[in-house]
Amino acid sequence: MSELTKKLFTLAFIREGNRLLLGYKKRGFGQGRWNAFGGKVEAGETPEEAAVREVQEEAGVMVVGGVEKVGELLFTFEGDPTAMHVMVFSARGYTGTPTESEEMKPQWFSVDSLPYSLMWPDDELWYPIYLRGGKFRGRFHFQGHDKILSEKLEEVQTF
Ligand SMILES: Cc1cc(-c2ccco2)c2oc(N)nc2c1
Repeated sequence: MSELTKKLFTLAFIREGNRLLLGYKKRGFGQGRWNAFGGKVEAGETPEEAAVREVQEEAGVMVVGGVEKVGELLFTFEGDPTAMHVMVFSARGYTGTPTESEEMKPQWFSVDSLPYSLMWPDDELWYPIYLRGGKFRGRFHFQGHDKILSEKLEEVQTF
């Protein structure tokens, strides 16, 4: 891992029973795909603080009761030395109404009909673990942004 430079990111889910709030990325990295809310962990903040901040910025709702860590993902890209170390969280609660931002258009989806064809290709591999309350650790090596060359995914009991 020494030749790779790893940057820390968060993804945070807002879940209400069998509905999941996702955001349509309107610009920038991941544009045109539905994803959980997240972004870079800035200097001086913990991943949990970053997750709460990104939910507020991107979905316009406030997290209540903090976030629970549910997964860790490592994304690498063929021919590119940067790696994305993504901490995945689930909010224990939220307040407010999801609101479109410059970055994201939020929308509720039934967990039984998620738009996987409009999401990152790794999602259909690890979402099922998250959706049944499991915790996971996975790494995905991409060619570009659409093709996964190799992957390793495991369910874990604790972090
Ligand atoms: C390569 C990659 C990156 C991200 C990402 C962007 C910001 C935070 O994570 C993903 O998110 C998902 N679900 N798959 C992803 C693949």
